Amino acid sequence: MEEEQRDANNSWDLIHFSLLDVASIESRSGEMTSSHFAEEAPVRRVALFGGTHGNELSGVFLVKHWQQEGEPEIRRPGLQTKPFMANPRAVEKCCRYIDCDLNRVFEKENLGKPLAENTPYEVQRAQEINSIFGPKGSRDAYDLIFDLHNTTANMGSTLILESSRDDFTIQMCSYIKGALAPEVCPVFLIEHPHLKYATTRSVAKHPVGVEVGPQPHGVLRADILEKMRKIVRHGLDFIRMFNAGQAFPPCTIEAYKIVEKVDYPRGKNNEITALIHPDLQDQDWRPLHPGDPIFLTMEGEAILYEGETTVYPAFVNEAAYYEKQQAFVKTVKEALSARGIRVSQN
Ligand SMILES: CC(=O)N[C@@H](CC(=O)O)C(=O)O
Ligand SMILES: [Zn+2]
Repeated sequence: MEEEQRDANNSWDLIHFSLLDVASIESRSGEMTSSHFAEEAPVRRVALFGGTHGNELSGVFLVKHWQQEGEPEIRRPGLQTKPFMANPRAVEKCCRYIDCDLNRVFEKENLGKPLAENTPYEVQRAQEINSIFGPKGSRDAYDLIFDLHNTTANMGSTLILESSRDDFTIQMCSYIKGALAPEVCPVFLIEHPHLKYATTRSVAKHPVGVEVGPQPHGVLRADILEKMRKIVRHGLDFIRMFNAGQAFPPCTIEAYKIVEKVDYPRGKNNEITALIHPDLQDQDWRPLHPGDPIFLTMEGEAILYEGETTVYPAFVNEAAYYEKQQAFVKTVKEALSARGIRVSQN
């Protein structure tokens, strides 16, 4: 099955090769140099966030490990790498959050709000994080944040991007995907006019989410932790090579872009009246066709997907999303192209 999916990915890349040509021709007239590489500032300050959600234990465990002095695994020449526990109070209690979801409160408005007695703990913490790693949107902000998450869904190693126009992170994802092959590493794009949320990592110039599953919250699995660890190591390698002057030619990757959140069927008192259908369970990133079953009622009746186009579900049966009234998200495949990049010399 994985073999098939890879072949499909390859032919898909070929189809979109013409797109890539167009991108590099267009960019000749822009700010590109004569050899078509956009020059970008070096990426010197990188943070590794764990425990943004206190019960997602791979990131919590890795950050604790890396915080031991002089950890060579995350050290790279010319790079300052800071492991950081984003929500220590939630980590202590092994829960997602104390008052509200930290990974939803990084709107500029929250970050500038005067603190009051009833300010939620996570909003206070967001302001601290913003002052250490931001300010969000400013020149002083950290260059890049890897934010480490786990999901109960069968999403494998997933990278989460917030912008389709960030050449550096698209190039990095392309590198990580190549380094992990033949294992697949889907890229999930949360860019959307109203479904995008204000993440912890968004204080950095280049925000990168790392989402690995399936793993129950509050549980550590060695296989899942190892997948997360590999992504971080390859990501840091990419940054080191970029800073050292390596040029990366234009690239196009396949991404899954969020298009809609789907809630469970609910009754009069808002209670859930159907479960994720067994045919959909664990099928993240697999095509969901019109007419396929998505839910199963207690009477054994299947509820079908009534859309008109094929979509690719993700976060199927994510435990943390029951309270967000979300059974899964629908995504569509999209080509993400980046210009060639190399580090600016001055
Ligand atoms: C299961 C989970 O926590 N997922 C993350 C996804 C992300 O970091 O964008 C969240 O909802 O914040
Ligand atoms: Zn999380």
